[in-house]
Amino acid sequence: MSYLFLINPRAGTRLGQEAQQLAATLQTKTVEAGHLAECILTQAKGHATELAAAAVDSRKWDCVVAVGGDGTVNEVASALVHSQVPLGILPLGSGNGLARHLGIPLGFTDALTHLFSGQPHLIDSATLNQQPFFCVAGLGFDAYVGHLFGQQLHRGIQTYVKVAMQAYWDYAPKRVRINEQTLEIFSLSFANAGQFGNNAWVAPQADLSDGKLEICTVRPFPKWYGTALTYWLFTKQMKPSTYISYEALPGLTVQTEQPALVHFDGEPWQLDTTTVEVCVIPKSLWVIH
Ligand SMILES: Nc1ncnc2c1ncn2[C@@H]1O[C@H](COP(=O)(O)OP(=O)(O)OP(=O)(O)O)[C@@H](O)[C@H]1O
Repeated sequence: MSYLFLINPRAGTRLGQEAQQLAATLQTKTVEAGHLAECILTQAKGHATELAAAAVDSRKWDCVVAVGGDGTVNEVASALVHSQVPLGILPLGSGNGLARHLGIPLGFTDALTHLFSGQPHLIDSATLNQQPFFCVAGLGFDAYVGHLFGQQLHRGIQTYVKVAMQAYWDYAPKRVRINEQTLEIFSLSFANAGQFGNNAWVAPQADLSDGKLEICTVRPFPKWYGTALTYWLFTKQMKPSTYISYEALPGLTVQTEQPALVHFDGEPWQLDTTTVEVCVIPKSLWVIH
């Protein structure tokens, strides 16, 4: 097999200066396992998409591996959708939602062994206003937290929890229109995979190859309910209740009052339109796991 590893030196909390060393180790271990390897450190946001697109065109690689978190997976996978080249994941990011959903081990050595012994599987991908996503996209509280998290110097779960707790106290619910109905939302998540990352399972029942997104609506709730919600989220017990509802759909159109702040796979994005359109693309990406 020939593997192209695209390494995001900005992913996670530890990669940084270790990225060069990691590339050298990856090269050695892949060759030792009897495969061909090339490792490239990405230079800027979006670079991994360009490199992965060139890899598809070159027909030189049997697998393109995203080395980083869900943002890196998003960049690489965006170029692999509808191609025959499978995505590999070495989950060295902060949240690693797609890898966790797929059961890919988080340790470097175990993840690499898993990659070499894994098989390609076809999964669904999805788009939010034409922007591809693979794990979870959404608007409301999650997007607000993603936006604040993106402004932090340090990443990782501790920073995420700190930012989410601060955001919780000053966040105001949003009003949206869905199918001619107006409703107030705390958050609206479009789950292709089941979790945001860090084992925060917003839609435990999500199936990556059912041709549907789990639409999770959380309506505004009393402050005390937040503790229960957090507990259910991290113990994989989110289910329909007074303030939570689910619907499995191939797509959905949402109208917002103002152009919404959204996130796709945890990456924040300020829309310039009041229409949010999500759509699943069934069985459109090969992933090795
Ligand atoms: N060379 C680079 N320089 C700066 N930013 C980059 C570079 N390569 C990728 N990025 C961006 O870095 C951000 C963080 O990457 P990523 O999401 O993989 O890590 P993470 O946030 O630690 O993990 P997770 O998303 O799983 O929580 C993404 O927005 C990605 O697009």
